[in-house]
Amino acid sequence: MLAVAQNGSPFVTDEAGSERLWLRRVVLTQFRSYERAEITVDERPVVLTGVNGAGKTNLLEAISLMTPGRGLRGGALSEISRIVPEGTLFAWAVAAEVCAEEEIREVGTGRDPLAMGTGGRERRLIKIDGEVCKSQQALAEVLSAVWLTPQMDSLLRDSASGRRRFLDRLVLGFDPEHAANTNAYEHALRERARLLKGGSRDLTWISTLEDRMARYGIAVSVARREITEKLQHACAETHGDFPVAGLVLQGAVEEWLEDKPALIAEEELRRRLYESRSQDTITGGASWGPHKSDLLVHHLEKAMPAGLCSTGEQKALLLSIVLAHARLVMLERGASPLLLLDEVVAHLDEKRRDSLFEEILNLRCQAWMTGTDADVFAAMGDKAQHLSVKDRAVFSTAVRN
Ligand SMILES: Nc1ncnc2c1ncn2[C@@H]1O[C@H](COP(=O)(O)OP(=O)(O)OP(=O)(O)O)[C@@H](O)[C@H]1O
Repeated sequence: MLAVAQNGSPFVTDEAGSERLWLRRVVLTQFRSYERAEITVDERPVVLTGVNGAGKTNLLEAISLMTPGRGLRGGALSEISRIVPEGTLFAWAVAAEVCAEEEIREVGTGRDPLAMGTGGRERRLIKIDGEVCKSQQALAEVLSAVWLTPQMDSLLRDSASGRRRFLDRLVLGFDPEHAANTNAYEHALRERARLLKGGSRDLTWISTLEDRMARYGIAVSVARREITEKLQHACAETHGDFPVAGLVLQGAVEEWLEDKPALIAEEELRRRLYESRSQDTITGGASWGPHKSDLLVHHLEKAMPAGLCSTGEQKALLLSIVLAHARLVMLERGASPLLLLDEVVAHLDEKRRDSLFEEILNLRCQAWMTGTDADVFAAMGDKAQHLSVKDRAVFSTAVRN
């Protein structure tokens, strides 16, 4: 079991003052295309290559589920269970050994078999060091991971909700409580909307929900604002061949927080929610709150909104933000998060690809990268471990230099 350092961080510092957070072993059971797969790796970056449909993204998804939330595909728990011709018969599970220097923690998660097929709500079970955990927040205290997938290619030009989710994942790298705060806020928002829509006269309960929305909502905004500001500074220090991203969190709540203390902003949100009950009854949702905010991203050098940049430039901007975040987490918490980079290299020209590899090696982070062409990763040589995914199994491959 891992010793917790004095500052509350789960990371342990070695004599040289450097730290690493990495997975040593990952076991998948009845997980999407895998009946069972076991991967043992060391702390170096991991390259997974294989043909389309081999199961590379499934592996990254399994790792992403070791953190709070619904993983990098955001799918339902039931859809993850391996589909066999007879139907979906099994509960899926993922287990991993998480290392921070000499310390190892055992993390496991999966679909609760007792809640399967009962018509009730699907449940996810979480175990850390053999103990069942009640909330997903416990995962954030052990492991931090950030991902980029091909589905996120349009993140910078699509709706604000994807960018908020992306920002929330970045905040989690610093503040494990953020997951609980966003969940509590969204839960209160949904419940209030349901009561208003149903014409409920339970005004006390509606007020209680608005009070929760105000408290958790402001906590969410404060954390998002703080990390956006820090990230903005970290982005200015962008290394290598990546563009510098400009970041601004925009929304009414953020404007209040600009010149008001959090308690006053909380009061303001509570009042606005109360006053917008009639309107929210008609429109659904809530007219005010951090779910209305947006993370605006600019390509600073081109002075252009990211949404208007080319596909490759948008990808480079996202990578630049993710790498700045990893540098910041390393500085503040002592070790970089895991980076799960699904097919990101394919979009990069050779210079940017080399910059990415260099940055990953400098960060000493365990980046998990996928691709169909092993040669693209040859430049990493034996500084990375190269695995091939084939026939629903994972094999070591010879290092190509
Ligand atoms: N619940 C499930 N049960 C069984 N198989 C599944 C399930 N969900 C997805 N699959 C299958 O898993 C396979 C591997 O998918 P995955 O996305 O990991 O491939 P990949 O190696 O990343 O491919 P690509 O290079 O095309 O992105 C797909 O053929 C898909 O149909």
